[in-house]
Amino acid sequence: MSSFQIRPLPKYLPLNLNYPNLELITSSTSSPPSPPLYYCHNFLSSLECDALIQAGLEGGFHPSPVVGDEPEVEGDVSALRAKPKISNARTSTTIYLDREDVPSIVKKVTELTTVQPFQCELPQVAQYLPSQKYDAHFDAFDTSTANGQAFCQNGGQRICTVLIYLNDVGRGGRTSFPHAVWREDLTQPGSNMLDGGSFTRGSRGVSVTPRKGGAVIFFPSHNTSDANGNSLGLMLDPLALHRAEDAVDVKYVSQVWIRAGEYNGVPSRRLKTAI
Ligand SMILES: O=C(O)CCC(=O)C(=O)O
Ligand SMILES: [Fe+2]
Repeated sequence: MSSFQIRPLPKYLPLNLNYPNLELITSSTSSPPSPPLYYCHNFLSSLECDALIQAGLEGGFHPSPVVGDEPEVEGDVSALRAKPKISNARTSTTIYLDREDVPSIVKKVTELTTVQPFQCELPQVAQYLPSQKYDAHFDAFDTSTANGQAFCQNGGQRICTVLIYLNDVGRGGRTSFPHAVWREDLTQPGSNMLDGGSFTRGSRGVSVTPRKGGAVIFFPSHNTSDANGNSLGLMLDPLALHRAEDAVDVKYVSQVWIRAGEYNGVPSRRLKTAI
């Protein structure tokens, strides 16, 4: 058994704000509030991106699962096994890597997010061929359902997503966050920090164009309290809703979902040489 204690979080998982090229891109003063979105320009090197794509292509991608929304079993949650499902809401294909096979990437993710490596789900590489997409979803589990509670049994709630773009995507495939509000004091595009990213902003809503090596970091759940200030724990944040728009050009991403506790998973492929 691990002796890892889940540390009490402030509202959101605190990031390492000194991490190079990390920038908050959403407003912290808007009303109604924006979910916080961070962007890290050049988070992975071009070589790391190419190696991840190559690992996926050599290993063979499989349909990407979703975490089911509906409770499948009423009653005893401990008897329930979390069952990822294939859904036409998510039509990309995915490969799951072992954390030990991508040490430099796990190191970057843990340095940026201040978590332990075992809190990271298995790093994925996902491929979107033309017209493939991931419809609007939250990443976090709805812990009011038996299914959501079952997913939390291995690793707890998802507290942060690090979504890394592995190639430049000219057309389609943007990641859009309909509730996000752009930070007014950032010029867009063009500030030094952001010149590797490309963003579209509406009065409400931010879309990120995939740029090779760039990463978007956001918080699918946060610590929540009731009206009396009593903690309700890590609840899915509805404002973190997002989707991958239909790909037009082929798109590759690597997602690392971060848990509140220790996650154990089985990779779909081991690499002969670590990336
Ligand atoms: O590919 C994207 O742009 C978004 C992917 C995503 O939201 C996810 O994998 O959870
Ligand atoms: Fe997502």
